[in-house]
Amino acid sequence: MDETEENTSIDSIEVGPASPHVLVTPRIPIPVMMRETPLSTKRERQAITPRFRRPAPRMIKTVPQTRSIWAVAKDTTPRLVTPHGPKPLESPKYDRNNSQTFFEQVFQIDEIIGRGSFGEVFRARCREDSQMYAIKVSIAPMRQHSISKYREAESHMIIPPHKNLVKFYRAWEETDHLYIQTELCDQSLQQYCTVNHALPENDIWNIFVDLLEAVHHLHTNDMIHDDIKPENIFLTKHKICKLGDFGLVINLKNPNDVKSAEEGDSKYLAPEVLNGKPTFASDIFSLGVTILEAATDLDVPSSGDSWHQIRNGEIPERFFVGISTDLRVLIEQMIDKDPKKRPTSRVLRQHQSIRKRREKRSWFIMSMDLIDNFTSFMSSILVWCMAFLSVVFHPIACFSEAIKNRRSEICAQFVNNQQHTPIHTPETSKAYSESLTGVALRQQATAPVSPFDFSDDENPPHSQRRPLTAVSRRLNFDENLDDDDDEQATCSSSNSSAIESVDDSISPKRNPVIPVRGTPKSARRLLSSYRSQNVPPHAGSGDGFNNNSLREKERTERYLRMFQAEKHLDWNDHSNMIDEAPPPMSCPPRIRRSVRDTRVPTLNFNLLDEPKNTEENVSIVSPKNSPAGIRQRPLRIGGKSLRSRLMSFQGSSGDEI
Ligand SMILES: Nc1ncnc2c1ncn2[C@@H]1O[C@H](COP(=O)(O)OP(=O)(O)OP(=O)(O)O)[C@@H](O)[C@H]1O
Ligand SMILES: [Mg+2]
Repeated sequence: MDETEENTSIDSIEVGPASPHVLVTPRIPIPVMMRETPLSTKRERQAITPRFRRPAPRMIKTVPQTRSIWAVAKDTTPRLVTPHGPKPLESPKYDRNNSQTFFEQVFQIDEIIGRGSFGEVFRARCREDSQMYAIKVSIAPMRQHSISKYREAESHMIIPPHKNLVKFYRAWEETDHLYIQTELCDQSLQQYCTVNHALPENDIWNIFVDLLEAVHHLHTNDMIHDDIKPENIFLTKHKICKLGDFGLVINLKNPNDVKSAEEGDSKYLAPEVLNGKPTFASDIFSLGVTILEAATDLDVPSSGDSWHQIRNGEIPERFFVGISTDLRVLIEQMIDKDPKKRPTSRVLRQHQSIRKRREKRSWFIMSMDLIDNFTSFMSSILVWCMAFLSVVFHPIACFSEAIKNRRSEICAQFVNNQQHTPIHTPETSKAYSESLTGVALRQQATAPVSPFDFSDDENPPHSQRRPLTAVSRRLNFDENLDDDDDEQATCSSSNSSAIESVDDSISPKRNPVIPVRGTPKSARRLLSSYRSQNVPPHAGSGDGFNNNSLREKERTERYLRMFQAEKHLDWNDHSNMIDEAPPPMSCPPRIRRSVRDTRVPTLNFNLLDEPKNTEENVSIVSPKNSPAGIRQRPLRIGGKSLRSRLMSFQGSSGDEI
């Protein structure tokens, strides 16, 4: 039959011939577009619904409660919830005089991980043991004399711990809010199913077995969960399922609980609960719908025809494609409309498909627990070992550090006592030579201090350096100085300009200071500052030419004196050490010039092999003979290269030649 026709026949009232006088207004058929949507999977729903929808605004109370206005001196101290009534809550991390709450003081709050109708759930690290926990905080302030105010906390405390129930640690009340500290899980089953949709059958069986164990544990302890649904089922990092949220748990031994029993989520609600009280069977129904949703990715309706359709067992065949008969039969039995026909948790546990998996699962959970415990035990041992090692080695480290410091102090003293060769710059050279001749001492009083410090890493720090005597002169930053005889034009610092420091009295033809391009900025600045001080060109040089000639003479003498001393020096006898600083330059110009002009004998390695052949082996080369010229003639003796012979003779690399 056509769908429209069927609808028309259902919605219109047939007026029979037996009552022709009764006037009944015929009902208008419901258009197709307004009819209840058929059952669909969550994936299909997601495809047709917009992804981002603005959430409904939360209700905000604009008027404070009358009770809170008149409340006088409310007790705001935190109180631990125990089965025997509230007790003061203590913690080494909690300070009563601090204005922050117990939760803020004792926990390091990470983020909100979930929100429910009862409260917000935070992930937080406890400062007492550095472990992560889930802390559920009630949103609305609790009514002082409400019977069910501690219901969830009390349920947690009454139910004996089980591996498939969320572990409870403690609950406390502070400023009319209830805080419940539980084990932190990875995610809820709802979150897991939303991401993965229809799960593989093996995973479904594992979830089923875990939840059945949890429900059986509750039922054997005369407890009804009353709110079994994917949002209240949590997965650990090993994908072990744990049942949580005991907000609606009914303790059958407590008449108050039975009296105040509430309905759970309508999506998972057994039909008989609409007109009655929750039972064990209603828990089995909710578990059946949860497993059905996880296995088929069914978008479970909360009301309407499709809600009844599920309760009537009219689930389209397409949802069970790829699901084993065993699983399907069990699901269908669990969501039977008649609660008496539903299997109990005990019967379900004895089902062959579940029995064989139960044992495997409990081994898996046990092994994972063992691994977790072992890992945390090892990590705590590691921490203790580290602490022990740090206690043992800290004094040793301090001692060695002290020795190191002492050694460097001694070295620093030794270095301070040493005479340092000034850096070979024109400035320092002149200053050094002047210090030897005593000219600088006389200049010191009148002349400004040389602003240049061409220090580099090889030289001691400025404070330790022998003070450069005040040298006042005109500075020339001309980089094009070409007088290689004049050693003062050579600057040791690579980034500094050559400084013309030759006294005007020696080379009067030299130009006064002209800064050229390429002069460092800092140098130019200093130059201008010198200019502004109006330093006269000869300021400080006093003796002029006479001094220079004296210096030159002195240096030459000194160089020769040291040369002689070195010749007769016994290097092993330290008393013979020359107690005299070397001249600042390697060689005074006069000696250097004389050396350049002479003919210096150079080594001919043929001597090593053929000492008799003196004519060939000793050759005198003039300084103009380039070394390249010598190398152009390959020396071969007896078919073997000189290089290889020398290498074998010297026992070293041929590069040393
Ligand atoms: N122990 C936990 N580990 C990880 N996440 C959790 C934990 N407890 C709660 N959550 C998260 O917080 C959400 C709400 O928690 P819970 O169901 O306990 O609050 P509720 O207010 O009682 O919710 P409702 O009454 O609506 O079911 C859960 O869906 C879950 O995402
Ligand atoms: Mg919940």
